Amino acid sequence: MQSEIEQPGITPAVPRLEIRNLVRRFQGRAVVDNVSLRIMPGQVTCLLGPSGCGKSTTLRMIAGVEMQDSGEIWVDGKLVCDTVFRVPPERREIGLMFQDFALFPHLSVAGNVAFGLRGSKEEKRARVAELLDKVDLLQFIDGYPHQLSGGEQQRVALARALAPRPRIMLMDEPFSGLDNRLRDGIRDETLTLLKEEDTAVLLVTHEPDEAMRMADEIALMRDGRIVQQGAPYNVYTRPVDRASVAFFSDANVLRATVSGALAQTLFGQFLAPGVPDGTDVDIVFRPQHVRIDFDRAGNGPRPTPTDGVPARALVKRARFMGHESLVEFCMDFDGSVLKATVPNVFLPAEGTVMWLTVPRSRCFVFPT
Ligand SMILES: Nc1ncnc2c1ncn2[C@@H]1O[C@H](COP(=O)(O)OP(=O)(O)OP(=O)(O)O)[C@@H](O)[C@H]1O
Repeated sequence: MQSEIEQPGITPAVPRLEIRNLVRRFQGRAVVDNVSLRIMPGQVTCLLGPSGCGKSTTLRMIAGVEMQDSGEIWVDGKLVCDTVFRVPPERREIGLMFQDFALFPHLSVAGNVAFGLRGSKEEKRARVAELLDKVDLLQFIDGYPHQLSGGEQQRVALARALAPRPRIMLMDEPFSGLDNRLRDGIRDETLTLLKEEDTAVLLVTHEPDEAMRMADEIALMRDGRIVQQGAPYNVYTRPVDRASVAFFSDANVLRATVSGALAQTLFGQFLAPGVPDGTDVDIVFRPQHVRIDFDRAGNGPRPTPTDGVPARALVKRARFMGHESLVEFCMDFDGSVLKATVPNVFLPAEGTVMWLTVPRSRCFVFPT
């Protein structure tokens, strides 16, 4: 068991859910490969990654419906499952919410929410009313699922999952069946409710926006492994590799070869400390960080150590995207195409000469 450093007067925080080195193989392939996570009460962690990277399999092992090949699952400091010992799913006090949640059509809204509850009739009714009030559906307590909209049904499903006060809530793409208009509101309501109930939440999603909106912590998963974990801001601003940048947004990439710890590009030199001579690197930056300047009598802005050297470009195409404009540039230097986004409306004509710079603080240098 992992040791906690104990100090007098300080009780070490015990995670509500901890998974250690979980591995699951199918036909010899590790689809979950040594995954570890710790989630505190009231914390929302998003397991974020592309389709097929092993997110649902991880969730299914925690729920107890899939058995790991190795690794351990702990809840509130107690072992729930390793390869020898196993608490059955129904005794794990874990709530589940999936995309294809199904309410029982023959049960009333109250009957659905009370389904997993124990206790006297009065106690059950009180808990059902408390939760329906929280999801703003108390007026439908005696209604039936078919009388509710998709969003309302989703909120009943949430109330049902939370009714037995699960210590942990596992959610697998729970909002993907809803239309965009409903989704944001339900996400926010769900988050408020989960926080009020002090539940530890593991939410699986392949949508970066959803993870950024919901998560206290993001665990970025790829090919069965967690490649990066941390607060959304840190995961977004300090990506570990090119694919991690590209997972969250469009990315521009310059390829260069390192010489004397420097990579020479059309935007001047980039520092590549510790990278051996002759190594190819990708210099990656997001379109919103490209700085655009107008041509001033054949010149761009002066080079600076923080912004590097400006590069001349011609506008290839500009499109209005709603809250921003996307401009594609054809670079004079080598004909490569770079993308820049600008808030609001910026639609220069095709062929307009402009100068681009990329602030060094916004660029990531990754050996290929
Ligand atoms: N029972 C199984 N037998 C064989 N392969 C499986 C089984 N379950 C999952 N896999 C494979 O394991 C990999 C991970 O699947 P998983 O459902 O965990 O991914 P995911 O990240 O949740 O994807 P999605 O977002 O598409 O649901 C996939 O390649 C899948 O085909």
